[in-house]
Amino acid sequence: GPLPTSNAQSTFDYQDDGTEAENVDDLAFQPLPSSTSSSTTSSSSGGTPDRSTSSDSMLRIELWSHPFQQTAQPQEFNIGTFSSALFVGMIFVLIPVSLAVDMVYDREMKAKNQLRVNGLSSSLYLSAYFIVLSGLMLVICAALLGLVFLFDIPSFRQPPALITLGVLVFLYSPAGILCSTCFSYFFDRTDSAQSILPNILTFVGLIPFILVVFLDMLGIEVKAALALHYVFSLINPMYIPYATVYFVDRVYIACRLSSACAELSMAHYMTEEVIVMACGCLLHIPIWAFCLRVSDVMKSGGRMRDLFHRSASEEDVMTEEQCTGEYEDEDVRHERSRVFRLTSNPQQSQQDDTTGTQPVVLVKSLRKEFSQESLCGNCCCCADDEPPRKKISVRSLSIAVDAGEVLGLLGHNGAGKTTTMKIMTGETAPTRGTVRVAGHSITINQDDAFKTLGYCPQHDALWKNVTVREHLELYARIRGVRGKDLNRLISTYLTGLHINEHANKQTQHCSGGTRRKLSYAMAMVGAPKVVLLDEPSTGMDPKSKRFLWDTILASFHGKRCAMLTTHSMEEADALCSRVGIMVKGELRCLGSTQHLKNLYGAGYTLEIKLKHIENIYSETPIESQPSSSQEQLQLDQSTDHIAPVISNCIDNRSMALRNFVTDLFPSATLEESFADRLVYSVPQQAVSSLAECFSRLEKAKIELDIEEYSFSQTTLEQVFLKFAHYDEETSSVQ
Ligand SMILES: Nc1ncnc2c1ncn2[C@@H]1O[C@H](COP(=O)(O)OP(=O)(O)OP(=O)(O)O)[C@@H](O)[C@H]1O
Repeated sequence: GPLPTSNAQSTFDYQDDGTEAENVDDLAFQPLPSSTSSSTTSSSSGGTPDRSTSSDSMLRIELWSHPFQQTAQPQEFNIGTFSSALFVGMIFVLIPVSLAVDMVYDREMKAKNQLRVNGLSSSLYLSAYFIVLSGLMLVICAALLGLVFLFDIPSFRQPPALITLGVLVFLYSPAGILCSTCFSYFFDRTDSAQSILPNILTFVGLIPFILVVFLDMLGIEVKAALALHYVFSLINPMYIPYATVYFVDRVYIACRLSSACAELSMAHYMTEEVIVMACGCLLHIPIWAFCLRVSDVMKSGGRMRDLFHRSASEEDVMTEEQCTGEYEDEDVRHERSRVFRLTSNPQQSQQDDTTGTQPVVLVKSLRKEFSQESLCGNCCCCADDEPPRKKISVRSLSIAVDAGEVLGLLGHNGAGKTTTMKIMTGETAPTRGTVRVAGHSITINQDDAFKTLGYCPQHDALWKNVTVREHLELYARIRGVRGKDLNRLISTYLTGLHINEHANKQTQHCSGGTRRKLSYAMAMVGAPKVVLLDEPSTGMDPKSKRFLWDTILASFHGKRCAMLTTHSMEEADALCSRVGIMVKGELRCLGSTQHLKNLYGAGYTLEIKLKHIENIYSETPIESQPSSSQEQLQLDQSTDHIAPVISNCIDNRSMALRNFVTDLFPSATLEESFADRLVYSVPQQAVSSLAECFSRLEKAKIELDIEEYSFSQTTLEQVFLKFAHYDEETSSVQ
């Protein structure tokens, strides 16, 4: 029969005729060596109770209220049990914690988000992690139990004790993993998680355990101890490893000290405490799995209600008029109207739309504000009386990307390009607005939206101890590439990007350029429908950049499309069918590069550089140059006097040049004048014949001492710089 537990303060009633009352179990106990109870105990040998009788009609037998009270050396027993529970329990607490820290690393280097955006759903990621960690933990725990067995610890020598311990550890493992993983969501950096999390969770389990043991040892507070044991077992998984060792050990000690049982069976270990712990473990699994899901959603910027109302409608965005930007141009306004039309009545507007197809990406009234805290890094950097400051990173961005299109987002540092991409990839929650990818909302239907997405982030999200090839294999497999295609595809990217020789290197040993190439290949492999490329060519050599451009140009046809941010105007000019320039979070202009050049460029740019006076001087015949130091000295003295003359000469040459340009292009405006260099912008209509322009410039080159000149169409860079100037102007106004 089961051993009565100390906490239960088990009492058994015997009839004076020696027959046991109805509620008496078949027990096997010796008389207690010392007891607070005055009652007589029954003794037994071989597991049969020796039922004592007394003169009382009802003999109250208090078997043992606590082992502490049964031994001549109580401290020895308690310290032994307590310390073994402490150390073994601590190990069992630390195993899941150290495994869970890995997830912080995944979040810190954005690998988790990268996997999610590239099609691996959060639940699949968490389930895979949970299975792997639980498997690992079980192996480690099995090894530990083996060690316990090998060390021949008396209380765990018996198979029933080991089995009970094993079963409880087996049940605790998933609960421990889930709980530690949940706590790991408080950390964003692996270092802090590694140093703080084990301490927190050790104490979270240890403090309740000490409390229970303390009350338990007192003997008089056993009911309170049992009650607390119930509570902690049911709410705190980290308490269970300590309690497991303690209560399993105690069964043995109780048996040995009281000499109550010759051999312990499984039934002896089925004490109330053990059963509560087993139930607690089973209860913790769904509870902590739910907490983990909530933590994950909240950490990725989601909302609690998204977890429950999957079919909820998207948050209402502002009206079209409310979203109008302060400085936006006609094209941006037109694009906004198109987005609002497409979202309010998709079928009708699809027919009306010039492209005739539904855009693959629809961004509607996207806005992102960062709070004061995130700007300051702490909440104490601003005075109390100051109103809360907000940084608006993206202002009511509405944009549609059609199939077959590569849309470029340009802007100076801090313009809001990366924030836009981060919202689109679910890394940051929008303050307002909606994003739809391939018809799926990224807030409501995120998993479906991300199945169509490939993302090359600005900062490489790579595991340092995984090889280049393994990264590519993983992402290709996530996108459903199998068999021979897998190797062929990987080889194409490795060869094209010239990283074949690094294929089997861990990424921690790769150069920045190689890692960048790998990030790009990871976004493209498996041909996702929509690819977001955040400055993909940064750090690449020209040859690899060429491959990148070629693959982009070849890839986005038919139903596929891409969004690209870059600081290279050359790249935007070469790859993008449309370009939008963002300034301070606001989309200022949108259109094809030629359209923007026509609209914002000055038509042509004339850049002229005059010869230096010294160069003219050095071109004078050799016989007229000074031959001796005496002559040089005389010349130096004479140049002092002729300095004003030279300055006069420069002014005259410059004036002559300006007159020439005004004569050639009357409507030209001088943009820059520095030393001998003049830059003019020439309106398109001022040029009637390019041939005539060039012939007159060639003539002037000789007559006006022009060293070199260039006459070119306005570049995208010049358009971009124009917007940068606007930015400076608005900053100074603000
Ligand atoms: N987590 C954050 N907390 C506070 N402000 C932020 C945060 N992330 C971005 N910002 C601010 O939002 C603005 C836009 O940043 P973003 O990274 O989107 O610019 P960007 O156009 O991508 O610049 P770059 O070309 O340098 O990558 C910046 O002023 C930045 O300081």
